[in-house]
Amino acid sequence: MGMASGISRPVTAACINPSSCRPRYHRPIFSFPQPGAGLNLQRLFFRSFHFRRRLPHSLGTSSEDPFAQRLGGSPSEAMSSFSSPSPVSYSEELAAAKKAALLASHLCQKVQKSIMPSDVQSKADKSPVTVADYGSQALISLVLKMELPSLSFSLVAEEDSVDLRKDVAHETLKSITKLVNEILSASDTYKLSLSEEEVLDAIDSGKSEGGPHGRHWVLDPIDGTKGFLRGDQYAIALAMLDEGKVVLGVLACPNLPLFSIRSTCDQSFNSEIGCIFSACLGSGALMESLNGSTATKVHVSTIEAPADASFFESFEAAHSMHDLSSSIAEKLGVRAPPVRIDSQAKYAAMARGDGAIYLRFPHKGYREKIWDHAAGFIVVSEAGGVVSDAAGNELDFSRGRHLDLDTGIICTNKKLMPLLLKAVQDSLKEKLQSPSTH
Ligand SMILES: Nc1ncnc2c1ncn2[C@@H]1O[C@H](COP(=O)(O)O)[C@@H](OP(=O)(O)O)[C@H]1O
Ligand SMILES: [Mg+2]
Repeated sequence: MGMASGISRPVTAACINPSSCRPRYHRPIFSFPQPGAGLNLQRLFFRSFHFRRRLPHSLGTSSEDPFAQRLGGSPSEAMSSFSSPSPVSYSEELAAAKKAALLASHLCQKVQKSIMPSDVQSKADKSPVTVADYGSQALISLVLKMELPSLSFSLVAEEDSVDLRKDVAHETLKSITKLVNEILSASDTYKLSLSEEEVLDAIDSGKSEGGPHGRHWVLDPIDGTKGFLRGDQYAIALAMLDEGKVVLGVLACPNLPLFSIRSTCDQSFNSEIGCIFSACLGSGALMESLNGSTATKVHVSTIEAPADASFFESFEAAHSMHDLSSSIAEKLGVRAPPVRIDSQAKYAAMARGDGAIYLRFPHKGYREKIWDHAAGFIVVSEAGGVVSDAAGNELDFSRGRHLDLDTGIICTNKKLMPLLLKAVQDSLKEKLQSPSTH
């Protein structure tokens, strides 16, 4: 058909894979937080018994304060103009989330560099899980608790420790514990060493059911484990829900080039890899390099003509129906081949305009998990994009660990969304009517 048969073959991880384009680890892409930037256990003990006063939003820095920006004045001017309650600030939570995701990125990079068959297991649903998935989850849960001590901590995360508690997994548990402790001790910030039992407990603090009330962290410690194992794209995806809404998100993408992923092979052969995207409700989306460059604001593509658009989809055909995406692309008149990469790195690349459309259509029966979309959702939304289900409804993250959808997820800019929705509806109708689906 037009698009698929068309212009060129899909752009896949084989092209985008940093290992195939350039030396993958050509320079250190991580810098640890400065000593003293975090907490030691003594401080943690102190802080856990002293509730911190939450700063009103308008006391944040003016550059990241939409409240002040809207008024065109300084934060204090903004404060004095309003006597109504200030919007809630999530700046401390966002800073903690970034710290946690950075440390987890470092752990994942270390594992990906020299992964061994013994580092990989198969879960009950046959999907792979590695020591890095477990280590990343343990580390993030621990750092969030240390940075934000409070009486309530709720984490909805992908992994649990059931398989690790079996006798046969003891060597694996030892490796994970060693990894986590190595990262912690190299950080200069968290001077502690965990026992195996503490690592298991940290992993298991991700069992929350989430829901419409209160605050819940949402974590995919490695999104795109299959990509991670191939040496391709993956992401550490961390978000926070407040009263059922995603209010902040961080996407660390250790293999994503700092420049457009689509130009990696052509122009930016030596471009640095490793980005971290972050977003807070109402404050826009930012990108910085994992080695700590200045943050820059990102925006989704402003393309209005579908013919000029390109689209992202899963690398794995088992995760999304490539035939359906290509039918949608053909209806829209998209000429570029699909860009197939793993993980929420797709949302990250969308957020900075590397492509204009992201299509995800799981096969029948698959239930989407909130950790596969929460961070990507807020990063793209704050970058000016729209994420919806295939009927145009907003995603609802308040219903527990799953998103209740039965079609798919689509994402683009505001201008293209009506056209995209129409093409999606038409293609889905055709698919339903096609003899092969009966
Ligand atoms: N049959 C399926 N259909 C759709 N998504 C699936 C799937 N099996 C696994 N996934 C999810 O797809 C995620 C990867 O997304 P992508 O295809 O965009 O790379 C996986 O995340 P994990 O790697 O964290 O398990 C997993 O949650
Ligand atoms: Mg995962």
